[in-house]
Amino acid sequence: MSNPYGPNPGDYLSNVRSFQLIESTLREGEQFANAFFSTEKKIEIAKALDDFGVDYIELTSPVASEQSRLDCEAICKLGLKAKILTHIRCHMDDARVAVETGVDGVDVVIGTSSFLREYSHGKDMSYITNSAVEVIEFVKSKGIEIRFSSEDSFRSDIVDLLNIYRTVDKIGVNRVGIADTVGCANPRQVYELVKTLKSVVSCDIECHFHNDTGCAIANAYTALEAGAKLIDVSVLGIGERNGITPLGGLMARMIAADREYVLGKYKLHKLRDLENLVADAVQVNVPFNNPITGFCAFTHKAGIHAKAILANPSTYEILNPADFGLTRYIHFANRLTGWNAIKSRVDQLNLNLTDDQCKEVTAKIKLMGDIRPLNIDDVDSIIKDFHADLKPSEDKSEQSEEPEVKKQKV
Ligand SMILES: CC(=O)SCCNC(=O)CCNC(=O)[C@H](O)C(C)(C)COP(=O)(O)OP(=O)(O)OC[C@H]1O[C@@H](n2cnc3c(N)ncnc32)[C@H](O)[C@@H]1OP(=O)(O)O
Ligand SMILES: O=C(O)CCC(=O)C(=O)O
Ligand SMILES: [Zn+2]
Repeated sequence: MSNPYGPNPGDYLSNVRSFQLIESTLREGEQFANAFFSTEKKIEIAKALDDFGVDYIELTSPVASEQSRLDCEAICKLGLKAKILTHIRCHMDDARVAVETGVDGVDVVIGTSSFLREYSHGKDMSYITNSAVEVIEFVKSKGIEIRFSSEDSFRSDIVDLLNIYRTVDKIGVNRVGIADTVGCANPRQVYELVKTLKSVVSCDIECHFHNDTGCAIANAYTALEAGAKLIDVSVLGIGERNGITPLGGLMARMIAADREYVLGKYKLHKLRDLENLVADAVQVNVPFNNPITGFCAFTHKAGIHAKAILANPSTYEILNPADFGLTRYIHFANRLTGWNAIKSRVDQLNLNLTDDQCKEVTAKIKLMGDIRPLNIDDVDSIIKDFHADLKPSEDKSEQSEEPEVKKQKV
């Protein structure tokens, strides 16, 4: 049966089943307000990303600082499976430094929107195009991969964009990138732009989405549906302002679409450690509502949910926690609980209560839950007291099918 959450089989543009990741924790992520990565920390993160299985690791520009250049060289020497990229301005001064670092590829970017042309670098489209051609040909001449990206693509003139992408495609750029630098794009706009670009270039398309308006994961998925091949991510989404498409969130979206592909390619059981590593490094907590690893991502609370989850987890879970080395949890210590959840706790406590007795004790738990927040100990005490107070004739264990055995034990 085809997966209803995967790509439509007739969607011939889609790369949902063949996408790649450009992991930018060590570039975009370094632009996160709290980030300072020592060389040792960068190496630890790069190794963890490589072990997770990302396709590319993007590093801060080597012209940002002398230590950034040295770190770039050090990471290139690690011999990782992932290809190492560095990210530079569209300028020969940057390109000359980048190609000497030992990287496998260079990501070049320049703003094409009127905002950035006027207030950032001050160059017009013909100057930008000439610089792009010069930088691309130079990097290619060194036998290194080269990607050209327009910054602020969604606020750029579509004719300008298509013209420059067509030009760089013709001279053999490896990839072109679209960047939603200010997080303004919505999925329909993403679909339209990627699909249009796909009809103009023959090279791969990479996409970069900021999350200012909360669309970064949805935009990434839609870009893949429209034919983009590569998505920029960072661990926990860290980056400028509130960041970009998060690695874990995108994994959640993609595993729902194509479990086999994602499980075959990425070590998802390493995600939690990877996120904790980066969270510690930049001194934040993993958000409570983080996809997959948020503390309650697989916790079920309301009685209606708990009953169905106990019968079949697919009732209220689109993701299987076991795929990420995690477990689900039924939160029964609260007034929204139901007798099915409490019966499951009774069983865990190895007590025997009839269904009616479970319903009775559930009512007591709810009464207490109306007065104050409960914890597991509270509920266990209510259950145990209830059980202890049963008259022998009411105690289900006294009426069990094996009275002989019980008598012998006594
Ligand atoms: C959207 C993004 O995230 S793009 C990536 C952002 N990454 C970074 O900025 C990396 C860290 N940056 C740095 O270390 C510094 O900004 C440097 C080393 C790159 C440049 O530093 P400075 O020379 O002091 O310039 P400053 O940062 O003040 O201004 C940016 C300069 O780059 C130019 N510029 C900006 N974008 C581009 C571009 N894509 N291509 C070419 N030149 C550009 C600007 O015109 C400006 O040059 P100017 O000083 O001649 O006016
Ligand atoms: O190089 C790119 O494609 C993206 C650069 C960037 O970080 C952005 O535009 O937000
Ligand atoms: Zn960015």
